[in-house]
Amino acid sequence: MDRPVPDTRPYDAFLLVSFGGPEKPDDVVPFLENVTRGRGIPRERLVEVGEHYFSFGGRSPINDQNRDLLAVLQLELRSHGIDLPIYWGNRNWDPYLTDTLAQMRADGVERAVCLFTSAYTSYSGCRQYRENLYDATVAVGEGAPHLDRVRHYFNHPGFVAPFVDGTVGALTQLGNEGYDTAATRLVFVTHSIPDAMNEASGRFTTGEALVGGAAYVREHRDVAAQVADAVADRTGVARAHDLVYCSRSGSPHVPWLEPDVNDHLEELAAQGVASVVLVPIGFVSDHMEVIYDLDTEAKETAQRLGLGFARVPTPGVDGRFVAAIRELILERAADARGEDPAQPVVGELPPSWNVCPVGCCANLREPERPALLGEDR
Ligand SMILES: CC1=C(CCC(=O)O)c2cc3nc(cc4[nH]c(cc5[nH]c(cc1n2)c(C)c5CCC(=O)O)c(CCC(=O)O)c4C)C(CCC(=O)O)=C3C
Ligand SMILES: [Fe+2]
Repeated sequence: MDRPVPDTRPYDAFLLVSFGGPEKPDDVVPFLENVTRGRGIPRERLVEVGEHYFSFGGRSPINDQNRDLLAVLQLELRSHGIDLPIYWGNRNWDPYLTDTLAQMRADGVERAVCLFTSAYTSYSGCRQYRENLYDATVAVGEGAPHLDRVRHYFNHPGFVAPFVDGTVGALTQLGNEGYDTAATRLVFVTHSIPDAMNEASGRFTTGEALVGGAAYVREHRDVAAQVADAVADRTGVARAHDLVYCSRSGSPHVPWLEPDVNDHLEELAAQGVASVVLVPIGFVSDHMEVIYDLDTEAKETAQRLGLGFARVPTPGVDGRFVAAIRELILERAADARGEDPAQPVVGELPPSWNVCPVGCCANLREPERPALLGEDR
């Protein structure tokens, strides 16, 4: 029996938009300069982060992870009869967004749907990508493809499910190592951001009023609670859980989201907790923040404290996440055609917007900087 071919109109291409990372030692410093241009990051922090990259041979895993994701997504789309060309561009390293958009124009792409490798609402995870897409579109000039984006997918079932399985697997591993896993603490981890960036996250204007805000923390709390509940159902044990942060940067005088994961492990050990599962819900793949800040630094902290430690994988190329990307593309296409597609979510929060509302996730340093993919485009 022939299956109906899924309708991707009005899109004629898919664009994966990511962060980018260095691929050899000589790339590290220019990459860090790209990332931190105009962001007020102290020099000592840059030297320290450079060392993280050098300790892994000057190569971040993020580009290879995106190459793998694109290869698997290509198969996923083709096996569902979807013949959409796929492209990839980064904010901070080759292939740069400008080059990718120029290639898309040369290939005759007129309207593409984007997905960012960042699941949550914040300046760093959303508007900053939108600003870079604006700049790239301007750099390409006349004939640059028109772009839309899929909604934030933090609460898409296909993003959350791999964390649930991974947490059950990590508990099994700790059990095999002899820990009493009924008492294991679930420690959900994401990237710290400045408190002010969190306050502005998902905050937007309607008429004269400023509404919303703190979406970054609210979304992570929702996902953490959802994963903890699903793990309780699967294992028959409800465990305490916390949301903590890694990769703090910036000036020490500026408040960022706390507690830091390492400080939190100290606190848990002092309370008599014997083992922890780290669940990196803030990240889409096992890139440098995960393999350095969690697998290297936080793991060392746990070992020093005598805590049993297991880290859950990120969604990466998990089949459910890849299927979720396909579903998000089709959902966004249906919405663009004026239909009213189902928008599956888990947890308490509703599906996020497809088009960012006016002013949302403000750039607190350069409030006037233009961005694509919003009502204020
Ligand atoms: C929320 C968030 C995400 C998740 C959303 C998303 O995925 O986009 C994320 C991802 C990533 N961050 C990454 C790398 C870096 N982030 C930095 C700096 C910063 N990140 C911030 C926030 C976030 N970052 C912030 C508020 C800063 C301070 C400077 C500023 O206000 O803009 C710096 C500079 C050094 C330092 O300051 O630490 C580096 C090198 C990589 C690549 C990893 C690899 O190479 O494998 C990835 C995926
Ligand atoms: Fe970052």
